[in-house]
Amino acid sequence: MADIIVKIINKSDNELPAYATAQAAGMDLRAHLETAITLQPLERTLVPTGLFMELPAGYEAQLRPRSGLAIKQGLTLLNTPGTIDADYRGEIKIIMINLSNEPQTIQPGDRIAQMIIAPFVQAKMEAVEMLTTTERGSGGFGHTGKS
Ligand SMILES: O=c1ccn([C@H]2C[C@H](O)[C@@H](COP(=O)(O)OP(=O)(O)OP(=O)(O)O)O2)c(=O)[nH]1
Ligand SMILES: [Mg+2]
Repeated sequence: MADIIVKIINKSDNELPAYATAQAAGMDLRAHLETAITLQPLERTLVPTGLFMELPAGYEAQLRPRSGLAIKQGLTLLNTPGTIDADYRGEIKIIMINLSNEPQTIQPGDRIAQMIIAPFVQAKMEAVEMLTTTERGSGGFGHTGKS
């Protein structure tokens, strides 16, 4: 795999994000908190990470939920996948929501999300009067059936 360098400033006491296994797609991100926070059912909040990044041009970071938190506690990311732009220099923050029917607590240093670094393309938009015809046409949203 190519070496992709991401510059990072860590203003938290947490360790730098890292891949946990040889082929892990995501690096876990930890909550940068002084005290624990509790989310009531359906409550959402912005959780700081203490991380500031500079991605190479042509790359984005995607913030995604952790499946364990989702299944065990109903904690997930409201805007998943969150998008970190290559030109963003602010703190990375995570929009957590409690989709369970009980209060859920996030402790300082908890791994609350995972981050995937991915390439993207920027497209040019070309305004036209007509689009080409296809077999699908405008069929969608279950048009091809279930099986
Ligand atoms: O979960 C997220 C999503 C975004 N961001 C930061 C990085 C991103 O580059 C910037 C803008 O995100 P987005 O484009 O999703 O938000 P917006 O509501 O469109 O704001 P803006 O008008 O600033 O683009 O906010 C985060 O820290 N966490
Ligand atoms: Mg935006």
